[in-house]
Amino acid sequence: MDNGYLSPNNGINTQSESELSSTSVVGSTDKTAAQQITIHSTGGFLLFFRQLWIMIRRNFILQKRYYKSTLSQILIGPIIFLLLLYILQQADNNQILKSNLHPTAYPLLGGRTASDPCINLMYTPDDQTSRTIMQAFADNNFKRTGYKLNIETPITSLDFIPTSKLGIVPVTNADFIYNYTLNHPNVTMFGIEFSTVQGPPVNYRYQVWFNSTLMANSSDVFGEQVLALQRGIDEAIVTFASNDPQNPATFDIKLKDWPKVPPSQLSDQIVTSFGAVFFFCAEMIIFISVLNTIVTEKEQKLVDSLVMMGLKTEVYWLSYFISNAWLVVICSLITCTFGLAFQFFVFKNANFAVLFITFILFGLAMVSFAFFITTFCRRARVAVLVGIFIFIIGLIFQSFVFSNSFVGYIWWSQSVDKIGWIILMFLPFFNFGKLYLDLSMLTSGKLDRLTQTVVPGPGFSWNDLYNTIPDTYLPTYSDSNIRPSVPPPIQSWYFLLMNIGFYCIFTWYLDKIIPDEFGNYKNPFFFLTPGYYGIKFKKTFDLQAWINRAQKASIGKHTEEDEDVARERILAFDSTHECVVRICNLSKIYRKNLLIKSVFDKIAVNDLCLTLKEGKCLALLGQNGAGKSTSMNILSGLTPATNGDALLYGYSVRDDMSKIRKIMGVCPQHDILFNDLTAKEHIELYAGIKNIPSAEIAKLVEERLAAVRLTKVADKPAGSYSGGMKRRLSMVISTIGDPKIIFMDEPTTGMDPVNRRHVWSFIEKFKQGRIIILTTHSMEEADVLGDRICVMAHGRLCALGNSMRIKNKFGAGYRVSLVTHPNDSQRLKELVEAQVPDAKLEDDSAGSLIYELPLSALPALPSFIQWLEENEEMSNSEPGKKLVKAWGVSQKSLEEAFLRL
Ligand SMILES: Nc1ncnc2c1ncn2[C@@H]1O[C@H](COP(=O)(O)OP(=O)(O)OP(=O)(O)O)[C@@H](O)[C@H]1O
Repeated sequence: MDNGYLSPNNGINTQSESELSSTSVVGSTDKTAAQQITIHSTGGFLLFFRQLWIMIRRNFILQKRYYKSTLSQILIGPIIFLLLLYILQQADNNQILKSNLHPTAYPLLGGRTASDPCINLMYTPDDQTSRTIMQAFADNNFKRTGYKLNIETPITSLDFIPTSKLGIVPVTNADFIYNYTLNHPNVTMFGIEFSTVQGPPVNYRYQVWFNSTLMANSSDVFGEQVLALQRGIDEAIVTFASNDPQNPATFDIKLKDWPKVPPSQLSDQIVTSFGAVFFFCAEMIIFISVLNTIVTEKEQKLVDSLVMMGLKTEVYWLSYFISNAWLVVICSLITCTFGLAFQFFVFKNANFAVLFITFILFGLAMVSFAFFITTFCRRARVAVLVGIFIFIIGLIFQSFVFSNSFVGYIWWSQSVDKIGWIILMFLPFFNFGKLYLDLSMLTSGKLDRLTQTVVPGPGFSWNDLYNTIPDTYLPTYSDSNIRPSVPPPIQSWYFLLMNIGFYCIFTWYLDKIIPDEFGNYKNPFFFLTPGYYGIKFKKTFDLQAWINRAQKASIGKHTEEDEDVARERILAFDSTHECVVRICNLSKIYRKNLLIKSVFDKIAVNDLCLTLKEGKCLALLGQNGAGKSTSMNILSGLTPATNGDALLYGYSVRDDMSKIRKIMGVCPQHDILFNDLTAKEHIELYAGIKNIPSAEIAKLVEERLAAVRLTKVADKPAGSYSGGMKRRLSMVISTIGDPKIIFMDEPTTGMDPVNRRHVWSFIEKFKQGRIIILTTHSMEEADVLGDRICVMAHGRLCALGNSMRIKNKFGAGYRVSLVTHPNDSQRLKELVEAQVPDAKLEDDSAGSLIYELPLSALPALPSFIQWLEENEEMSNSEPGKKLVKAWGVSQKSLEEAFLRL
């Protein structure tokens, strides 16, 4: 058997069957009842690891080629975020230093402005002097704050409950103030008790009662509240004493703290509170990059191309996981190293392995989370938007929830519904936030304001992973109902590990059951079927049963079919007919509505029936939209058939696509190439996927690229190629692994005539021992390459046969041109019409006659040509000369036949 390795010398280098079995395919031809060839795969595990290795290599090449993006993920991102954190921490520390050495003076504000308590101020005794002083106080207070305090009617009853806000209330004596405030707590804000007030010169003595409960939340009770009140009373007394209420006295008082020796060491307030935000941002670069890369490959159908060439989807995901895992590891290492270099407490005081593993687990969980999201997105733009949305949610968590230990731990309080955190634990950034909070609780130092020293945290050792955080390091919750019972830090590791496992498994599962762009998907219970694990209970393939099933799947009637097409239909259903490709009633309906039939449904392929023998090239012709690409897509497993089935070398496109992929090559209509991989790397990649031995790959690269004249650009990225060059590379890729059946959708589109001829000769040589099915709009190409030509229209076959048969049947027959003397043309016409009565004169000018000979004239053609060759008639107008001076017969072209069809 000739398996057609192309050599630079003669184009074809035959390979023995034993050699071939070491790659992937061994073929008998079509001699068994099912015409099935045996496919040997070189060990499932070996192939798996070979493919994994080749995919990791490809990812690494792309990471190297996009080095700016890679560096920003592992180096620049973390360093920039850590640097920002360092700058912020330094700014905060500088502020602490400055406020210690140079405290700022702040003016004493206002007088009484508070309006909440029901009685702002009580005073006693209720005499003229006190009233005048309090009136001066109220006037001054109004000038300073704009808040009007009225002198109210005196209160005499201890049962009095104010119903509105009262300003300054006179009361009878100090005992009344005492008893009233005791009986009605938090109703009165201040009380003034003037004890000796004598007219000038006098000693002014008074006592201020204040409400420490109401002022408990104020940081500076005396500075802001009592002192301000005292200032107001003093101003009023001086105004009273000067007896000049028109010019009230004003005291401007400022308060200033003593300078202090700054603390010898500063705490890590910023890193403790906001570190999680910055570390989260650093990891998010990898997350967004994964989303973008994978969905872009999906959008450009690169994944479909890899899968069509035999790549296992498990390998695809695993290779991406590994390729990103090393980025995560380096990113985590850099984060830890720079965290130590910047002397952040959380890095200095924690076990290095704990931190390093935490960052790795978080990074891997985010990568897995990104995988999971890609299964729902078909467009890269959508994926990035979803990524940004998740980024914002994560940012909110890290900055508003976990920057404050009080709020951060409240999720584990009894008052929070368990369902809440069960949902949240599926978010990797929630688990990371909690762990970082635990770490910072034990590692951050706290400033003791009294001694101005930093009391370092106890540190976070490996054992601390398993212990709950001691209460002393937790925030104080005054309400015992909300006091959380915080789980040990190790729980966050478990949850991150659970996130990795959960998202990876669901990615694998959803990737299979969610329909792709072409409508391919697996049954949700596919993993319960033995077939998925390659287990097949030995059952001999019953061709006749298969044919019967396919025959029943017809979607229409075929009464007015062309005779050749009808004969082919019968052959397809004849189990004794030997062929390697048997297509039976293959149909594809694109439904407008998935659930119900509608008049808008598009029947792209309608009960296609076809058989092919080995070593043949089938050319599919047809107008745009005739159904050629759809037929190819069904046969190559890209899109599922709605009805019918096809057997390729004995394997059904419905049930055995994974086997067919091992013996199949595809050159799709639109080039599916990695713009940043070179032609050489493309061939190496696909050869690896096809499990071609490494030793043979270099030779293969050299030979195949030479055959399509791409050697000179072998090391240039495919993105820089012209359309024709990309086409040639796609075509070469489809021949890798010496497939038994190759689908080529318009393989020479965009190629110049010279390269097109090279490709033709390559295909011509390559087809030995295989099947090539190609679609084309070039009649010349179909004429040159097609051993069988099928013309499709509206999803149906309307003509079938070799080029000659189609031309004879559908072409307009022959064209005969004759040259004679103008005066002899009438006589020649009579002679021609006598011999070929059906001949139709198309042109008659100055002795030049052109006849169209329709198919009905063919029987008369041989004797007519013989008559022309003998050429015995003499001219009447030119003595001694022949009647027919020159003649020619040409067959009408395939293009004309196609146009007629
Ligand atoms: N995904 C789809 N959804 C709906 N209709 C589709 C889809 N893909 C193809 N079709 C329709 O099916 C018909 C056959 O399309 P197909 O691409 O197979 O034609 P073709 O013969 O390959 O055309 P061309 O020569 O332009 O490539 C067309 O009418 C097309 O509009």
